[in-house]
Amino acid sequence: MDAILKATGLKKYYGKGEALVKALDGVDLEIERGKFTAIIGTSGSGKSTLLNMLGGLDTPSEGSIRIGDTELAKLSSEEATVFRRRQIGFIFQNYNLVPVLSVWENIIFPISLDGKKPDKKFIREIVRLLGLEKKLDSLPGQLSGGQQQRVAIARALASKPSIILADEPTGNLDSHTSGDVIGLLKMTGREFRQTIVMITHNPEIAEMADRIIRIEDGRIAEQ
Ligand SMILES: Nc1ncnc2c1ncn2[C@@H]1O[C@H](COP(=O)(O)OP(=O)(O)OP(=O)(O)O)[C@@H](O)[C@H]1O
Repeated sequence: MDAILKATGLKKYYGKGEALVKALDGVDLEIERGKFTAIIGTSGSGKSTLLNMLGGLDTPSEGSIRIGDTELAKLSSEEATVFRRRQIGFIFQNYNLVPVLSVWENIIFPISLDGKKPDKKFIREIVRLLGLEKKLDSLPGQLSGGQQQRVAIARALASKPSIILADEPTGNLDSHTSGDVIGLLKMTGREFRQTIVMITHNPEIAEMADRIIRIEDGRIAEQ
């Protein structure tokens, strides 16, 4: 397998003594380049903890994570920030758009933070695929939930990251819109050869992935 992401012996413990929570308790995982993986599991099973570790948003208590040729633990916090911004696109349940910026400004925001020039031709193609052409001057508050999530997807794709990590991207959407949004995510992921790892509670949405991983009590129960 051509693994773009490899986690070995991943553990994350919170608290101490009687309050100890083993959010992740020994996860070994390889994610194949270019594939769409869904992570499912009951509430509190450790899905978000795992995704946050994989994206370098949090550090494991034990174990290692390699993305491409980069060992995350070897990066300083500044290097990790730059690495995340360039290599990973994040999509969250609450969209996390900046309310005072237009749709276009939101989409190019992470690229501007990086002091880079956006590839306007590439971003226009993303905008077209996601059906956002007529909304570029709108503010997020003027859009529906599904439209806001499509903006968040465009933003995640815009910097051409190798990996997209999505935590419950359809958590606030109705089932029809959820299917549409994930269909678009899958299509754009394939178009731009990106690897997608998505957490979902929705079995129908999980079925749209190439592979499903189930987490139970901080461990991988099934794949
Ligand atoms: N910062 C923290 N401090 C203490 N415990 C935490 C912290 N973050 C998560 N936990 C605990 O770790 C466990 C796993 O949480 P996590 O958020 O990863 O679960 P999840 O599977 O994503 O749940 P959900 O589907 O409800 O979002 C839970 O028992 C949670 O209470």
